[in-house]
Amino acid sequence: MAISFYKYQGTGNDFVMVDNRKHTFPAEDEALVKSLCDRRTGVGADGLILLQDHPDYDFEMVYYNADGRLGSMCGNGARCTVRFARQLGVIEDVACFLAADGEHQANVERDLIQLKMTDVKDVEQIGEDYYLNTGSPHYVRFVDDVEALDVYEEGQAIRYNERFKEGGTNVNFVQRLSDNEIFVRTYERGVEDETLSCGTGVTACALVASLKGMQSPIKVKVMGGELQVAFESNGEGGFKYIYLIGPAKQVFSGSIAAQIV
Ligand SMILES: N[C@@H](CCC[C@H](N)C(=O)O)C(=O)O
Repeated sequence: MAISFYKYQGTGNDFVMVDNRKHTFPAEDEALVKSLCDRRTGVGADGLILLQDHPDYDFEMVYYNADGRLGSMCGNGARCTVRFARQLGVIEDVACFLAADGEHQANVERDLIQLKMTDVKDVEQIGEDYYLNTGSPHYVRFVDDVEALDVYEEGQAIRYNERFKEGGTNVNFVQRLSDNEIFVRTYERGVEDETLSCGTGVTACALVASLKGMQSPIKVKVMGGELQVAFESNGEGGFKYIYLIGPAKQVFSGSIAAQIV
C-alpha cells in the first residue's frame, strides 16, 4: 500500500500530514507512524498528523509523536494543519477545529497562522522552575545563556525525573532577551530530543515570563525562527485568550510504501 502524504513545518517543527478524510490511514499501526517519522528510513518528522472530518467542526486534527504514540496538543502542528486545511479547500481563512485538548479557533493571515490555545487554569512553581499544561505538559526553567546549554542532557534529566514518571513532560529552557522577547529551546517528549520549535512549549514559556514581569504580547525566538504569544491573565493565577502566532508552510508532498524498514 502506498501512503500519500504532505510534509509541513512551522518554525522548524516538522510534520508528516495525511488527508485522512476517507479514513484509509492505519493509525493504530504505531510502528508505521514511527517509521514514517524516521529521518533515515522514512519521510522524517517530529510528528505525524491526520486531518479528519468531524460532524461538528471544520475538521479534526489527530496528532502522533515521532515515537508512533498518540500525542496530546501540538501548537505548531495545529498551525500546520490549519494551513493544510486551507490548501485542501476544507476551510477559507477562518477555522474552528477539534484537537486532543478540545476546540480551537484559528485565522490565516498571509504567511501567519493565529491559533487560539486552550485556557490555562494554573501554573505550579517547583523551586525556581514552573510546570503547566498548555494542551501538553511543560516544565519551564529560566537560564542565563540558553545557547550554551546542553538541552539534550539537561532536558532528559528532567524528562525522566521521578516526578514525571506518569506520562512524562516536555522541558523548556528560556532566556530573557529584552522586555518583550525571550529565547526558548525545548526537549520534546515523544521525539526524545531537542526540536527546532515547540508551540505549546513556547506558549508555556511566555505565560511563565509574564509571572516574572513581562507583558503580552511576547516575541519568542526559537532555533527555527520566531513566534509570538498574546494572552490575558484570568485574575486567578491562570490565563485566557491565549494566542500562538507564527508561520506554517508546506515543504513537499509525495507517496511512500507502507512497508518500510
Ligand atoms: N511540538 C509540539 C508539542 C508536541 C507535544 C509533545 N511532543 C508532547 O508529547 O507533549 C508543539 O508544537 O506544541
